Amino acid sequence: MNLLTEPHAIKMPYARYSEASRQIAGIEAIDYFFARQFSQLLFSERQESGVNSQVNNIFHCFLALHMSLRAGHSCLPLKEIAGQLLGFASDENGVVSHQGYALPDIKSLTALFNELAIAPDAQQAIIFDGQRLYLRRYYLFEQTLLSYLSAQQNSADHIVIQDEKALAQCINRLFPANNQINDEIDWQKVAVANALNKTFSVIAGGPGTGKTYTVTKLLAALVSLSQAKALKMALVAPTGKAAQRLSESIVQAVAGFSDLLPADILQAIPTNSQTIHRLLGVIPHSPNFIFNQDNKLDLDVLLVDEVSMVDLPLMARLLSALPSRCRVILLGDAQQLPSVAAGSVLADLTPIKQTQYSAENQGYLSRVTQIQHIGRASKNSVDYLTYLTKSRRFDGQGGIGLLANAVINGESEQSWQLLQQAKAHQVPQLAWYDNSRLWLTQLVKQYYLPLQQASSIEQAFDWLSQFRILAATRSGETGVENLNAQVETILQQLSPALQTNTHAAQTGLYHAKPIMILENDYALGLYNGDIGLIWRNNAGHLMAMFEQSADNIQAVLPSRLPQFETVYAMTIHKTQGSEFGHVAIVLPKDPDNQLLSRELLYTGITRAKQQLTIDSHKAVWYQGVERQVIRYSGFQE
Ligand SMILES: Nc1ncnc2c1ncn2[C@@H]1O[C@H](COP(=O)(O)OP(=O)(O)OP(=O)(O)O)[C@@H](O)[C@H]1O
Repeated sequence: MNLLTEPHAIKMPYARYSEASRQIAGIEAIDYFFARQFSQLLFSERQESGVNSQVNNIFHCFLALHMSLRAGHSCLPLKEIAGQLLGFASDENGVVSHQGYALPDIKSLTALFNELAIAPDAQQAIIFDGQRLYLRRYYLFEQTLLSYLSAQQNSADHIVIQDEKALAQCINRLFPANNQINDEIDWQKVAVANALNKTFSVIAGGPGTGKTYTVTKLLAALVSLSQAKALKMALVAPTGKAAQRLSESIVQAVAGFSDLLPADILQAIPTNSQTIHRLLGVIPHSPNFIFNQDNKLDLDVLLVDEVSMVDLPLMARLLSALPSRCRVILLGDAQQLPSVAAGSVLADLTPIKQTQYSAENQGYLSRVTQIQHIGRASKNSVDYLTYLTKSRRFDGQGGIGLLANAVINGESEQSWQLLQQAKAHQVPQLAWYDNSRLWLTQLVKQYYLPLQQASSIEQAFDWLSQFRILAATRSGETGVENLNAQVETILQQLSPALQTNTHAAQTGLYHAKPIMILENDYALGLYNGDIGLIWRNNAGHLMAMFEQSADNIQAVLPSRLPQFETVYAMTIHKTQGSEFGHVAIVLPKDPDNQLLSRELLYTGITRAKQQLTIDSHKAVWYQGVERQVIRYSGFQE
C-alpha cells in the first residue's frame, strides 16, 4: 500500500505542512507528516466506517501524540488533551497568531478511539489502551517493564537467599551497632537488608547519600552469602563517565571496609563498570543488541547506576536480556532530569517519595536488621524501593544542599532568599550574579588558564574536573556555544601565547583545549559525551587525549576524531552523571524558556561538590523553580 496516496473519500484537515503550521503553534514538520501518514493508514483500512466524519479529530490527536513523543513522553493520556483548545497562540497585545484546534470532551474522544478498534492486540501502529494513545513500539517497551516488575513482585521463589539467620549475621557484621546515630534509622542498613531478599530493588537518594557505599556493602553481602559459588556480577551505567565514576567509588568504598570484612570477600567484590551498551553488545548501525530476549546474558547480579539517565527503550532491552535468576539492583536520584530520550523510568519506578514497606516486608526487615520501627505499614507500599536521605556531602549549613532541597521542593521564594544571602556572603559555598557575567573572567583565570601550564596530561584532567560552566541551552546569548566563545576570547586576552598561535587561529585547536565528543565511534571506543583534552605530545604534535580509566589515557589524532565541540561550558543535560568541585550555572534571560524546570536546576546545582556560582534574573529563577518536568507514562494513574 502506498501510504502517501490519500484515499479519495477522505479529506485531510490541512493540504500541506505550511498550512498546518500557520494554524497550529509549536508543531514541526515531522508531527504533521506523522499525523497525516497514520490518519491515512487508518482510513484506508476503514473506508466504509462511520468514523470518517471524525478525520479532523483523529488527525489532531495523532498530531498531539507525536508532539508528546517528541517531548519525551512515552504516550499521550487523552485526559491531557480532551476538551481543550491546543496550538493556539497570541502575542502580548492579544493579536492571534495561531488559531489552534479544539478537541471534543473525554467521553466523545474515548468513544471515538474505542470505535476505531486500535487496542493493543489489533496489530496497529498506533494503540489505544487505558485511555492513552501510544506508538506501538513504546507500548511494547512499557509492557516489558511492567511485566518484568509484576513477575518480580509475584514470585517468591525467585528469592535466592532464604536463611534469615545467616542474613542477619551478615548484615550486622556489615553494619556494626555503633553505626547507629541517636536512634536514627540507618537506611543504608535497611536498604541492604531489603535488597538481599528480592530479585529486584531500587535504592534511590540525592547526591552523596551513600548509594554507592551502600551498594558496595550489598555486593559484599551477596559474595559472603553465596557460599563459595562465584557469582557472575556486572556493574553498568548509562555513560562512560558515569561507569568510570561508579568504579572509582566502589574501589574507594572497598578500601574503607578492611576492618569489616576478610580480604577474600573484599577481593571478590567487582569493581569494573561498563556502559549498558557495552554489556549488551552494540551492533553497529542497529538499535538492537547482541544480547536480547533470545540470547540472554549469563548473569547472577546486575547493578545499574544513574538510572535517571536510562531511557525506556534501553531499560526494556536491558531487562529483556536478563535470565530470570538475575538479581537486579537499580541506583539513582529520582529527582534529577529524566532521560534525554523517551520515558522516565526511574520516576516511574519510584511512585512514592519516601520509603514505605508492607507489614510483611517490615516484619522481615526488623528481624534481620534488629531495627524495630522501620515505619508504619501503608497501602501505598513499594517494597522494592528504599530511599537514602542523609547526605554525607551536603550536611551542615553549606549552601549547595540547602539550595538543592529548596529548588526540588518548588520553594521559589526561599531559594531566591538563599541566593540573596549568598550575594551578601552570608551563605558558604554559594555566589549569585544577576546575569552580569562579572564572574566569568575571574573563574576563567582561576580554573581554565592554568590548564595551559599543567605539567602533565593527568594533572590537566585533574584540574579540568575542578570547574565547569553549565547552561540550559546550546544556542543563544546564554547558551553553551556563546559561553565557550566568550571563554576562548578571555583566554586569548590573558595568554599571549594563544594570541600569536596561528595554528590555533586556523584549526581552532590548541594545547589544553577541552573537547566533548558528540557522536559514538565504536571503532575508536569514543562515545557521545566523552570529554578529552587537546594536548601537545613529546614529539610536539597536538593529539586528542581521553582518560579511559584512572591509569589509561588514550591518544587520538585530531583528524580521526568523530564530531566534537569545545567544552568549557556544557548543557546541564550532558553533565548528568558527572561532578565538579565548582560549578557556574548560567540561566537563559527569557523566563518562558521551555527548558527551565526545577529538575534542570536541581541537576545543575547537585553537580557542584564545593562551590556553586549562579547567574540568573529573578523572574527566570522563579519560573525555573516553579515549573516541573512531567512525563506521561502507563505507570501513572
Ligand atoms: N555510612 C557511611 N559512613 C561513612 N562514610 C560514608 C557512609 N556513607 C557514605 N559515605 C561516604 O560519603 C561519600 C558519598 O557516598 P557515595 O559516593 O556512596 O554517595 P552516592 O549517593 O553514591 O553519591 P553520588 O552518586 O552523588 O556520587 C563517600 O565518600 C562515602 O565513602
